[in-house]
Amino acid sequence: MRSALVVGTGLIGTSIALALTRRGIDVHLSDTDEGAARTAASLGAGHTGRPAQPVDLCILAVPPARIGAMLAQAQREEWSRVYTDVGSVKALVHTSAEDAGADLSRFIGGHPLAGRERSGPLAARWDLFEGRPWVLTPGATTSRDALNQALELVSLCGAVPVVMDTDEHDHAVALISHAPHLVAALMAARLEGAREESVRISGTGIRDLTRIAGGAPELWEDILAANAPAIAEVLAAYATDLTAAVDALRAVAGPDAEAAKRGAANLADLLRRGNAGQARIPGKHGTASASYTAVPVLISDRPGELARLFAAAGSVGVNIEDVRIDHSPGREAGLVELLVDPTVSDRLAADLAASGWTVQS
Ligand SMILES: NC(=O)C1=CN([C@@H]2O[C@H](COP(=O)(O)OP(=O)(O)OC[C@H]3O[C@@H](n4cnc5c(N)ncnc54)[C@H](O)[C@@H]3O)[C@@H](O)[C@H]2O)C=CC1
Ligand SMILES: O=C(O)C(=O)Cc1ccc(O)cc1
Repeated sequence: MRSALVVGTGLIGTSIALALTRRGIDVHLSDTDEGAARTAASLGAGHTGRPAQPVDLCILAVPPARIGAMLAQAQREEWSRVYTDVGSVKALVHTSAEDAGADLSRFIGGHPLAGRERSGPLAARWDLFEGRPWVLTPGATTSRDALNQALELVSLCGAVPVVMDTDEHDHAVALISHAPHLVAALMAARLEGAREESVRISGTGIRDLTRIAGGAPELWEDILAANAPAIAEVLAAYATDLTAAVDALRAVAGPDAEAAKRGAANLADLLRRGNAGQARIPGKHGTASASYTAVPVLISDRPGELARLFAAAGSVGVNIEDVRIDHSPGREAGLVELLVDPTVSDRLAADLAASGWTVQS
């Protein structure tokens, strides 16, 4: 790939454009909001305006409901040789593109499973897709050229390609992204009218669970509407479990000793299933997060402290696989969890403590 056109220079489009530009691709940027395209260009993501000649690959990074019609228009005006998109739903993109009269042989659906709860070019990062899955949904007529260009795009962004069909994709993301987004919104919505005294003592648990609820409502309305039946199915299963949990809690607090025992057993079973499901979520580069051990270190909030900690771990030959950081507002210190291979965690903790770091047990 030598040239690309990114249409929609928000979070995802600009992140892709930054990754491609770093790898020497000539990237054109286009957005109905000219300010967004100019901002992306000023970040070094490419240059604004449509190309005079068709590019090798055009990436449609606009909200899902717009993609089908935009593909048909782009093909009529020959913006590119082949096309892909990044929409969070796939069946709707394929059917709306077909309805709009697009040539599906020159298109392959795509969806990088990486993102943030912020929108717009200023939230973009060139390494957003590093090590993340990137689903491709080739159809019956997808050309080899379209597939190859998309595979090259995924590789240039440092992501890992996963081929799926559109329905399989939409059911999977209902379970791992869309229904969780709604539940995060439900939990966060409960805080809107809550007493300040209650919200003030919130810890990292509720913050972790509700982080994605900060996403742009307009985009999420679009995503939820486009994958509604699959999301409703997952929510209905949650509802069954929730009802069972409510019954169990009431029984535990009730006067019937036998019912209380059954309720406690049901709650224990739900918690165990939760552990088992959580352990299946892949961490960095697709490995199970549970396979790392966390070494918790308290650091002061001074600039450069984190870099000093990483250097200290590096100097004793330990590879940091992942990192979690908790900065408590109003506190001078933050807790950093270094996730490392379990066989080196004790040695790392001892070496860091010996060189003056506060390692928590
Ligand atoms: N936000 C996330 O974490 C992720 C989003 N996606 C998908 O990526 C796509 C873009 O989402 P974000 O970058 O988050 O949104 P965003 O809101 O940051 O950017 C979207 C951009 O598209 C532009 N746009 C809208 N209609 C347009 C049109 N007709 N022509 C040209 N530009 C147009 C907007 O002005 C905006 O700059 C969506 O399809 C979304 O489903 C995929 C993975 C993660
Ligand atoms: O913020 C996060 O961690 C996300 O996982 C965001 C996200 C949002 C939408 C997608 O289609 C894919 C990923």
